[in-house]
Amino acid sequence: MAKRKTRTTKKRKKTSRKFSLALSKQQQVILGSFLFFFGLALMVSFVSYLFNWQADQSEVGILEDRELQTDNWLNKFGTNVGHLFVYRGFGLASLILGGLITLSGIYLFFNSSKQSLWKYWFWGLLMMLWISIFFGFFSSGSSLFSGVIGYELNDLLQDYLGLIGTIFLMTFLMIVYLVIRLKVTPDLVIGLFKRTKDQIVEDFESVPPPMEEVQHTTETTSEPIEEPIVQDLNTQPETVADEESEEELLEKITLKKVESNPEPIVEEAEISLEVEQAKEEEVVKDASQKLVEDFGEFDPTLELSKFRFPTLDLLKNYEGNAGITINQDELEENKNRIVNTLSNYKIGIANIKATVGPTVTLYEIVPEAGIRISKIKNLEDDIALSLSALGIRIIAPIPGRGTIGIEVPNKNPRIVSMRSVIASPKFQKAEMALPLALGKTISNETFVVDLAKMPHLLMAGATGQGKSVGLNAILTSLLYKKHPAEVKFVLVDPKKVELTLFNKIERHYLAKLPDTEEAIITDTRKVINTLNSMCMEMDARYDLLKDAMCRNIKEYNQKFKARKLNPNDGHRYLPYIVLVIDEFADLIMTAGKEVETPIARLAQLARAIGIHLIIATQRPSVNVITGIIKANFPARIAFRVTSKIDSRTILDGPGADQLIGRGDMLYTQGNEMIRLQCAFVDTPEVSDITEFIGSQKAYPDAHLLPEYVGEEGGTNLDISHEDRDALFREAAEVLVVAQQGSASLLQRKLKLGYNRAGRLIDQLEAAGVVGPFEGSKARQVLVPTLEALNQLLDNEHAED
Ligand SMILES: Nc1ncnc2c1ncn2[C@@H]1O[C@H](COP(=O)(O)OP(=O)(O)OP(=O)(O)O)[C@@H](O)[C@H]1O
Repeated sequence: MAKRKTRTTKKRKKTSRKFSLALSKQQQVILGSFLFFFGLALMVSFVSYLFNWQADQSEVGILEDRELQTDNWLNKFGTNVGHLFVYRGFGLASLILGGLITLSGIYLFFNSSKQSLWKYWFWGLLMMLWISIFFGFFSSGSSLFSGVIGYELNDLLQDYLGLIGTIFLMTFLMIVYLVIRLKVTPDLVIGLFKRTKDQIVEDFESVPPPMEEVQHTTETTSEPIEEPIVQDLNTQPETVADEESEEELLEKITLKKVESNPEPIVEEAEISLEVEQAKEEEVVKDASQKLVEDFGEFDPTLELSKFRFPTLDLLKNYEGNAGITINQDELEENKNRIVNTLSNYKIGIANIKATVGPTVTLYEIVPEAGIRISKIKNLEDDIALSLSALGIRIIAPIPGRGTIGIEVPNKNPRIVSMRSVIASPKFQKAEMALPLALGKTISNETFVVDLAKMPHLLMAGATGQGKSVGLNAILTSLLYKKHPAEVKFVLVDPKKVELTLFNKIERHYLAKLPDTEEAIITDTRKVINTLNSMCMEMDARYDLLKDAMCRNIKEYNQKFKARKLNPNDGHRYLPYIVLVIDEFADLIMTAGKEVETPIARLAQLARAIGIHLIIATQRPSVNVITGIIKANFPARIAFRVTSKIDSRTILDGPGADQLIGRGDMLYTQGNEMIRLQCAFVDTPEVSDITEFIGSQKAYPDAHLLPEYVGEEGGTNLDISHEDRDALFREAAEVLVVAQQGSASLLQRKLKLGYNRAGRLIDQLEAAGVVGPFEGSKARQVLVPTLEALNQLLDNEHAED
């Protein structure tokens, strides 16, 4: 049933889309107005023809005589179309045709749903036929009411069905029309009769009483309302006599009202008031239902309905991907070494089992009874030595399995291609808000998680260990699964090179601040503005949710799709927003609290309204990943890091320092730690995917975030000399000597805070000592030597 409904909705959408695609907006307006007036002209002609047809009969068909005037209000046009449609056509029912054409004009003009228009046409034409045949039934020759067609059709019917058969058929058709179109059912008819009966009784009640009784009636109404009802409920209607006294009559009427109401206990005498309330409720309920019936559910993807998701063949199939090649000798050798090493330390093994993954093999051992687990754990380095392999990790015990795991890297690690994870049924069938195909587990299962549930992700790893590839894998997963209307990315890339490829999909998937050229943010100041703007978006979304009485974005969007929220009240379909920050350490170093505060706010509050953060950093030190950030990022991915301390910072435990790099990673979402091999997606593949998407029809602009007007700390080029910092000259000298225009250098050398150093840099830029901001790189120093600097500053004074 539900399926059928969605199918019809889809079909409906298709037809209406086809219609509006065929005509441009202007064409629709012009054609709409033409049809409107043409339909009106027809109707005027037909009405006038009905009055003047006899007088104009001789003028029919004479078009070449310009002098000739007919009595029709639309002159020769009216006479001729009247003759054609009314006389020769459908008679009086031709007016319906004029009405339908006028209506089509109105629909086209206002670009309303074409679906209901088709319905009007279908039923209108049937009605026209029926009416003309109906009139044909009463006319003895061709008449003005039935038209020739109506008369002839009626004649034809009677030839085959006879008079009675024709009456039966016509009545049957009328019933079909009433039932389907007007939804008239026997219950409705009975209800209507009942209501009419009640109405008569009510009218009877409201008839002004004779003069001598007025006094009496006022007395009755001034009595408490409840009283007659209490009496009524005990009164038997049969006891009412023919000659009723006024009081008895009142009793009877009230009793009837109580009976006609389904509610057994009625507190008030005014029943019509209750009926009105019920009606009002129906209207509210119907409004959204009717909208859904007419237009179907709101479809956010409609604007880019032809959008095609990237195809699988854009991704490469890396060699050796066909299946895992298990090297039996290697397995045996490793097993023997593990057993020997352990037996050297007098640890007996009851059982050993190997699971071969893409990069590492997990040997699960069950030690003999009485062996302490910590003893095996302490042998990590010895086992690594005996296996002469890096990256041995001992998991003792494996949670939920009761065994001890030893992960040993394979000699020939296999690349997990993005293609294989995207093509996996697990990802394809994932019904998640933001599915991420991260890679494969040690047992070769595709690992898919929902970013919306994380709800924010922290990634860390030393340089060259696969962070950028990981970010690309995450973004690629979303591109393969989510329509541009459903998700938007805000990309921050201080390195300027990692995410540039995504520029191609700016108008499909990216979000940016108004009045900015590039959607991918590389400038620290812009990052601060964007983060604050996202906080504003978050607040605005919370207001919308509150207004709609929804707890999260999912409920809200469902309500919006069901057309229960009015766009005129500011409601809109809310896409998920994924904020990706590469090189977070760099940001924190340059902007500190200014970045940390909005990020912490977003991380704490944004989960319910569909804003999710992915933060990647090379340096997972505590001053970068502060306590407040860590607390709000329960999901973490660690690629290989260089020290145990770094591993602790990111994972709250060791392990990341024992990984083997090249996409080998640990994923945790609070408790369990899962070792994964990150899916590999190369730059050319990302380029192909973004090219594929970018070449399709896009939105007019990137998704715009709210405008944020921050305190302009950027390049304020007209800073007057008096306003310069006391340390201005000293700062200039430091930069000229070092030939490096960086704020952090000033911070260190002059022992300043970030803000003051930033202000100094701005002043130095205004004075022409350093060049403009260049992202993560230090600014260029424009003055080569100290002498040149002195000259420059002295010249300034001379000018003053
Ligand atoms: N999942 C993977 N599978 C196979 N090889 C990988 C994988 N991830 C990364 N590599 C290899 O490691 C190299 C470096 O990866 P990547 O550029 O992602 O490092 P990174 O951590 O981003 O470094 P940086 O922080 O300096 O940008 C890649 O060029 C690739 O050869």
